[in-house]
Amino acid sequence: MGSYANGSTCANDVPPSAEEMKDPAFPLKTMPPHANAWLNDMKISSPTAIRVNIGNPGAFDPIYRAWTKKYPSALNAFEKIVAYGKGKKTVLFLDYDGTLSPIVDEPDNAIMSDQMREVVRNAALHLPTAIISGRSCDKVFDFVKLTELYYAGSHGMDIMGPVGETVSDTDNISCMNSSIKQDKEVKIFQAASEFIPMVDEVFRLLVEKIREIDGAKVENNKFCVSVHYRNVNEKDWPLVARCTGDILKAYPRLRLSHGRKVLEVRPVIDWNKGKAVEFLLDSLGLADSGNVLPIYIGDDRTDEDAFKVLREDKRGFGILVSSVPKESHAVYSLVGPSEVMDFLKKLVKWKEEEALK
Ligand SMILES: O=P(O)(O)OC[C@H]1O[C@H](O[C@H]2O[C@H](CO)[C@@H](O)[C@H](O)[C@H]2O)[C@H](O)[C@@H](O)[C@@H]1O
Repeated sequence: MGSYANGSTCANDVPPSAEEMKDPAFPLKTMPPHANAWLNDMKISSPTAIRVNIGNPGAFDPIYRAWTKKYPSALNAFEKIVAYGKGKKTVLFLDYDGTLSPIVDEPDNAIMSDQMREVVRNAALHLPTAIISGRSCDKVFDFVKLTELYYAGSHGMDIMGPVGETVSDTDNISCMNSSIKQDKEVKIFQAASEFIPMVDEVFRLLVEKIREIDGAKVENNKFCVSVHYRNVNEKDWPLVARCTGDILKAYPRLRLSHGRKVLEVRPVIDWNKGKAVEFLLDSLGLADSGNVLPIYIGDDRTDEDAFKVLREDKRGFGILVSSVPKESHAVYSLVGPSEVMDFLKKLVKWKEEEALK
């Protein structure tokens, strides 16, 4: 066991010399190559916020304004979006953190406002609606508390639907059609049940290892584990990467992806939010892209898999929620959750007007 410049005790193959430890860049220099790459990604996924005037995004910042030429505001392009959806069944996929609730320092406090809940409930009355989150199904259900929706937790690896809804089985997946959660939701799919004990074990090891890094937090999302570094001093980010890497070395069947100031440990399986979107569309009999318009709204790198599926097949539209310019597979953009709410309200109003015609 070696120790780091700040006194943390993450495992290290060769004990550092006293001279090495004096170097402020010491933790970074001693990181294995993959952990260095992660650190780079940690920095890339944490861009400095640009001041955006909500209500008139881009008013302050010319770079943001230029970016919205490539990813136009879904509010400004609303007529174009619904013109494309005319006569089609619209299906709504919503990410949770940063999309329906604002990003906050403490993950357990990412509460959804009652107003947003009402808007999402209303949307679900008019269109099939699913929430696709990195959180566990149970956790996201506890925040959202709506029984009218589909929930795909753990990045789509755990899918629940409203009671009374039927979905068809598909190949190579394990479907669990009759496990009722709180008499309200039914488990319809789990992509990687055999990983649960392993993920649990890694969660416990990470909690133990990360506890010495001030501000770091580990969250168990059932099929994945989130290692949060939002509240960690940037000088200690290399330690977070290193400690996580040290543990993952012994688990080749787990891999890492990046979110907003979070490292996501997940099974090495060919499953992601994009696959979950395809699964739900197929299962609900809505895979015919000629008659269906799927819209996916999300803010994170893990949402890109879903944006990609919709863009590649010209099936529908991805809408990226971001107040900073980012490259994306989405087609449109919204600045933050309050614009998401405005967009959903408009969508419901449009559906109501359509129904009267
Ligand atoms: O797919 P999502 O629903 O967006 O979930 C992705 C991760 O979201 C949560 O973390 C993020 O939001 C937190 C609360 O605002 C914030 O503190 C954190 O920095 C963000 O990364 C959640 O806690 C993670 O488990 C999810 O994987």
